[in-house]
This record gives sequence, structure tokens and C-alpha cells, in this order.
Amino acid sequence: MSPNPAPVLRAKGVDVRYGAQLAVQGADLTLLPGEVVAVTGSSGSGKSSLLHCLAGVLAPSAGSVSFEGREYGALGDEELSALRRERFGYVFQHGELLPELTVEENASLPLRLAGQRKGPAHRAATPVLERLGMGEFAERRVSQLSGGQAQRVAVARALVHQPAVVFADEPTGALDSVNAAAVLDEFLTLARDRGTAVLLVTHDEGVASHADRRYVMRDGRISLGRGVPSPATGEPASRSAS
Ligand SMILES: Nc1ncnc2c1ncn2[C@@H]1O[C@H](COP(=O)(O)OP(=O)(O)OP(=O)(O)O)[C@@H](O)[C@H]1O
Repeated sequence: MSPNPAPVLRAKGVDVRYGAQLAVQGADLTLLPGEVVAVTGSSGSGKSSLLHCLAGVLAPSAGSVSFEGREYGALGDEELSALRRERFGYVFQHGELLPELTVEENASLPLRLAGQRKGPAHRAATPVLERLGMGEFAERRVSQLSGGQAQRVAVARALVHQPAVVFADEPTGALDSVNAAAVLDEFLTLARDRGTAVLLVTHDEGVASHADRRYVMRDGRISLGRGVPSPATGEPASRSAS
């Protein structure tokens, strides 16, 4: 990576409002290529709301989000959909796997949507599923999996097309420590080898401790974690969330 790579993702002054409630307030965040960034914070502090804005699935009430310098607000619906489908990978809290499809069909879906044929798409998904301990379940329907198994399929689906950015909301929440480590390893390897930027929302200190940088959310406000270098200045943040 060059010393000062351009951010792949940048949020400026993002608010998320639900009726009278301001769930996210003035959030500024940058994500560089190849870095793993963790967002932590207590339940209800606004982490998922912010993640959904950054991923382009929820429009901010104020502020802007841009990917590779292009603001989402300036993109047409088709362009934004194509961006989400082709350049982003998602692991969201509420599944979104297709229960009647098999494990390999679900995991290879981003490649199929990009026009790949079934055989090559399934072959591309196989090593990812194997590394996540799901190889032996490739032909099983997702409706017949445990919660932790389904979560690993969701991770495989988020990574199979080698996206530019992975957005993951509690991606290890349903996993034991061995499988959580396998998921974390996949994220770290993709970031190091492919320059993928990974944004993780997590309650798991063990997972967050492996991130290159950390943000903390409190009551809708985000700040850099204590002692974490700012991507803009390289200087450590002088204090944690206020
Ligand atoms: N669709 C919605 N409509 C109304 N209020 C919402 C909606 N989604 C979230 N909220 C509220 O916004 C606040 C932030 O929620 P959010 O899910 O972003 O927090 P979180 O930090 O991700 O929480 P958790 O760790 O429990 O997942 C909460 O008070 C929540 O009740």
C-alpha cells in the first residue's frame, strides 16, 4: 500500500434520524484500502444504523457517504445497486440468506448475479466454504442449518466475489471461538492479500483487538478509539469517545 492511499469509503457528517430520534449524529469515518476497522459500542448506540448508511442500503438524513470519491447521493438507483452488488459484500444481522437454496447456491450468489455460470461460480465458492468449515454442507439447504452454520455461509457469500469493501454486522455473534477465529482470519487475509477494506461492527473484544483501527459509538456519536492513529494525520487520537 502507498504511504497515503486515498480512502475507499468516506462518511462526512452523517445523521440517521428515525422520527424524532437521532440514532446517528454527525458521523465522520474513513476506510482505507486493505484495512480492517472495528466499530464497537453498547446496544442501541447506532452502530447498525451507521453501517447501513455506509453500505448504501439506508440513505442518511444528513451528511454524505462516498465510495472511491463518488457520493452515493449523486448516483442513480441502478448505479448504486450495481455498486452494492459488485463492489460490496455484506454480513448483516438478519441473515438474508435464501432458505430454499443450498449452501453453495447461496454462497455463490454474487457471482451468479454478475453473470457467471453455475459450475464456475460453485467452484469459486468451494474453497471459501471449506476454509469456513462449511465444505461438507455445500449441498444442504440453508433452512436445515444451525444459526452459526448459516452465519458462516453469509460470510462466504460476502467474500466470494472479492469485493472492495466488506460490511459486517456482528459476523461472529453466533459462533464459537474456533469458528469466530476462522471468520476473522478470512477477513484479515482478504484485507492483506487483496486490499479489501473491512468494516466490522462487533461486541467481541477478541475480534476488535485484531482490527487496524477502532471507532467507538456512544449515543449516536462516533469517535476514534483511544490511542488509535487517525488515517488523516497519523497522530494517535488524544481521547476516546466523549
Ligand atoms: N428502523 C428503525 N426505526 C426506528 N428506530 C430504530 C430503527 N432502527 C434502529 N432504531 C433505533 O435507533 C437506535 C440505534 O439502533 P441501532 O440498531 O443502530 O444500534 P446498535 O448500536 O446497532 O444496537 P445493537 O448493538 O443492539 O445491534 C436504537 O435506539 C434503535 O431502537
